[in-house]
Amino acid sequence: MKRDEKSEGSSQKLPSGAPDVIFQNVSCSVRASYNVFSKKRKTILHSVNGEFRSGELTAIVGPSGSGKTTLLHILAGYKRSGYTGSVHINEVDRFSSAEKSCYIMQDDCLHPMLTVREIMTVCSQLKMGKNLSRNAKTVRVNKIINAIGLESVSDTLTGNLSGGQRKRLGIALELIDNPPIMFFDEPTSGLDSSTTKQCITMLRKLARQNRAVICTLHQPSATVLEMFDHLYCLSDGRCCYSGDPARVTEFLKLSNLDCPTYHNPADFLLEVVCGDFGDYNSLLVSQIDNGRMHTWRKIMPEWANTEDDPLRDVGDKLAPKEPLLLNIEKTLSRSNLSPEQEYGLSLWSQMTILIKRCFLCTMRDKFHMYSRLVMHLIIGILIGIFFWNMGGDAGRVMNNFSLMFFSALFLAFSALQSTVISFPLEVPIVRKEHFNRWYCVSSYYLANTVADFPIQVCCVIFYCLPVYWMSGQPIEFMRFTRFTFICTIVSLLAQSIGYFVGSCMRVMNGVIFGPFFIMPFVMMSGYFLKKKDAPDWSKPLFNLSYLHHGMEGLAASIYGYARRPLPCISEDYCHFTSPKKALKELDMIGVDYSINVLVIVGIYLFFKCLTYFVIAYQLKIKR
Ligand SMILES: Nc1ncnc2c1ncn2[C@@H]1O[C@H](COP(=O)(O)OP(=O)(O)OP(=O)(O)O)[C@@H](O)[C@H]1O
Repeated sequence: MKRDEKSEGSSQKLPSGAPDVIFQNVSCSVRASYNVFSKKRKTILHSVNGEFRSGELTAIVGPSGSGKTTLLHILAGYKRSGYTGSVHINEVDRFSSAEKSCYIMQDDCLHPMLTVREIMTVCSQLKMGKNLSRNAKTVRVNKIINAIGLESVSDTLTGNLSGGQRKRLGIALELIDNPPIMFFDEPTSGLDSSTTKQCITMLRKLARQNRAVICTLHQPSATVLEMFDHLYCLSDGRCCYSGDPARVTEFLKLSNLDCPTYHNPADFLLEVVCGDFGDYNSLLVSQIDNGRMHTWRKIMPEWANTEDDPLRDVGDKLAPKEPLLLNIEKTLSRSNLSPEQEYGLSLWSQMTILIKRCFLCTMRDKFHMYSRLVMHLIIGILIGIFFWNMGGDAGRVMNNFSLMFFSALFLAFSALQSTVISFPLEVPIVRKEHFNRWYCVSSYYLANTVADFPIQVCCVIFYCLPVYWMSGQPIEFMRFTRFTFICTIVSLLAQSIGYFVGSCMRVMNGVIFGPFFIMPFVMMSGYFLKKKDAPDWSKPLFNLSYLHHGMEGLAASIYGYARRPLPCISEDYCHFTSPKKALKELDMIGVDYSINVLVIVGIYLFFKCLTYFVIAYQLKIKR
């Protein structure tokens, strides 16, 4: 159904091509109880309807828990399942529409280690891809930075920006590809009244450039409210008002509700829907036909798409002086991409940009990077001191096995725990960027894997160098390389398990469950309990223990490859002068180093793939 046929009260036409968001009979319910035996469901939205038009600034208001965020998530496409009803953009289903929208969440989700200009540049490279030349992208980034009033902080790290600047940066990032529909979840939360006005002024200007700008708001002041073109009020999952903010009082009067003079109409409306004056909700819902009625809508005046907006100076005192010069330019907008063409760049190009960004963030976060390296070096030196010169002594063979076991365990544990803690912190940023079509999951995942690889390898080398040399292992390049290689793949495997755990659960649960992925494998490492002595049923499990293969690989590197008999230095009699005998003691005679490597790499790839699917599921489906 076309807007003009539907709208009873508004007859003006917006320029063609500008998208409207139209939703009908949207209902959403969730499980009311997490008791496994209870099938009770709670309805958050009850068949709500509405029309959010381009060129208009819409505020979704309502008491806490009324369903504002849920509705916004559904309209923005952030919630893809678990609701019924239809959401159309210009008569095309929301998910089939070529009109791209963006969703700016309440939490800014910015990489704290990038400057405003850097993050804008990365975003423009990812979003605009080959649509623009390098110079044109720089011009566009500068234009948006100036227009949004961030030029004075363009070289400041985003982690050091004020709340208002962070909000503006969040908007600036999404403006790069000029989305025709913009959703904001509480864009003014945490801002003072003057910054709130600046922010709403900016959103109003964006709307005036033929965008549909829709935001949820908490208790807007009367001044802020009059800057909106459309007020959509929800109460208990139903629409209680949809229309011109200036006509709220008139609307409520129909139900004999008189807004006291000098009272903020929005406050009065919220007080009414909260039941402060009795139960008027059903009456209001039927009066507005649960959002279907458009007679209360504002008739957009002639100045609506010009610079003559009488409210354009409200909040401008501290706001950007220049008007936003971001009119919809079809050639620069991604609206002309087909729905299948989700991204502006190929996977490979996205990956290259993301790897550079990851490197930059890692290099900037010097404390984190150096602490990882120094921690491995210090532990390596400490172990070297404790196991000083034991590697070449036949009387200290069992101690040397302890050193190998400790090395594998330490490297696995440190890689796993640091990832379990750090990865979940990155997920909200990735979720926001992926949702707003900066990049696909695969390019992020591959870039993340590649970017952290050199640091992790350096950490292992920083550990292995002092340990190997100080503990007196044979100074042979081949043995050192094999020893370090096994240590590296064990730590990379543990890191990949860390990503898996971090992607599945919150930090706190990850810290609890993390050791679960190490300790059973410790038992099956062959160090405490030899495989030959283990119960028959458990023997196949030893083949799956990466620590068992790690131990075998380390033992083979040190005592395998026809190592000469060991001198007996610290004892009068040494049982293990023959390296073969030493290997036999741990049931590791005849182990094949390459099999160990293959198994560890296989388990590593298994966890990498598993994590990819979990992340893809989390980002795409479980919203
Ligand atoms: N996944 C969920 N499981 C259970 N209840 C949910 C879920 N999502 C939302 N709810 C419930 O649905 C109701 C509406 O939530 P929503 O976040 O949409 O409200 P809101 O109007 O945005 O509230 P606020 O203004 O406080 O942010 C709340 O009562 C909330 O507890």
